[in-house]
Amino acid sequence: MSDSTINLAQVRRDLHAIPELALHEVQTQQYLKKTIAAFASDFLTIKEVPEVETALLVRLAGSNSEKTIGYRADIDALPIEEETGLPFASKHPGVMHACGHDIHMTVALGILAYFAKNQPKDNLIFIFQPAEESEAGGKRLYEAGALTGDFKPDELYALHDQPAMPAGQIATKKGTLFAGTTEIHLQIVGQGGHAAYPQQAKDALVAAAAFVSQVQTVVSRNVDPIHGGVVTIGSFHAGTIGNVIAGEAKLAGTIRAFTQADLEMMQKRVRAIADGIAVAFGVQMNLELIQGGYYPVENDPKTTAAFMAFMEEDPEVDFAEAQPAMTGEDFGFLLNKFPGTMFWLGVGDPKHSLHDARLNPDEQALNAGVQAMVAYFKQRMAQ
Ligand SMILES: CC(=O)N[C@@H](CCC[C@H](N)C(=O)O)C(=O)O
Repeated sequence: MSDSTINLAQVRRDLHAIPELALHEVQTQQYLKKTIAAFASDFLTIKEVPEVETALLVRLAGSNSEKTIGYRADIDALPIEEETGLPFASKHPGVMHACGHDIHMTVALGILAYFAKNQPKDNLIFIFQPAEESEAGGKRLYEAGALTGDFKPDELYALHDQPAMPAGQIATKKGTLFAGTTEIHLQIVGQGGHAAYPQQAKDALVAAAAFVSQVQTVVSRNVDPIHGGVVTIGSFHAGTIGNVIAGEAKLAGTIRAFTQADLEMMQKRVRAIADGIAVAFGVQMNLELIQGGYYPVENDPKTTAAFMAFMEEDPEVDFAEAQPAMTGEDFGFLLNKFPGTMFWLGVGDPKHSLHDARLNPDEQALNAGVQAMVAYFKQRMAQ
């Protein structure tokens, strides 16, 4: 059914080779612009957003529109050195599409290519959004007023690839799909000194170690076990050599929960623990907790019921009901503003999780994702 005019695997490989970090997606945006311009459709318009320079919005005017359907793809990559050894591996040292946003962009381009040739009944907008991994690109776009007027979606969709699922399988659920998250950034300032004279120093490394241990109690002692939650400290830097007491430590991490109320309670507990460490160790705790736009991803009941009913019934689609996941997504912010549905697309690499330097998605998922969404949008527009 899809007469996509693009070679999906080639597009994905081109994008995979040029990963860029949040808000620096310059080459990626150029590539997207060039590809979309080649669709040469007279009902297609492209919009750039001065406040979010690397974003790209595309609108296909419907032939007999009653509504505007939005589809969002995130475009940024992660600060990870790729270890796949693939011939089209990242050309950018230390940066990799290890979260599969190359897959997300390619599926979006595939859907766009189809409807650029086959005018949709309703308006379709495509949001190529920077900065999903950090810097809250979705919130930035919304606050810049980019999703207003002709670019205001009545309903909005997005996918995230999932290596643990078979390539091409689609999964989602009603209600909360992903957690809300909050980034932890902590600088601990103590007083360095000679390892032999700890009494003259304020050891930032020991204070940092105590902080890491104590925040483990937030999930084990403060969160209702039935609700679940995560506090992970993923980065810890302190000291230079074994016989010098560290005067400074820098930590980064993430807090996650399925409800905003739990997330805010956990933020308070992390702050309280930091305050306690400051007193106990005589150090300065410069703690920043940044939620940005990473609200829990709450799927809308109506669009999700329609989406699930379609995917369950379409014999071409391998559909499964999803469990909630502790991954975060700034699509949660956009779903707080517009009704819509986020779903997983399986990319069949069960040995490697998202954010693994060896992640190697199965490209068969590309066509399956495009086909399923083209079919769904066609049916949704007929209603
Ligand atoms: C799907 C995925 O992996 N998303 C990221 C989103 C990052 C949120 C934020 N920067 C944080 O770390 O809290 C994730 O790590 O889940």
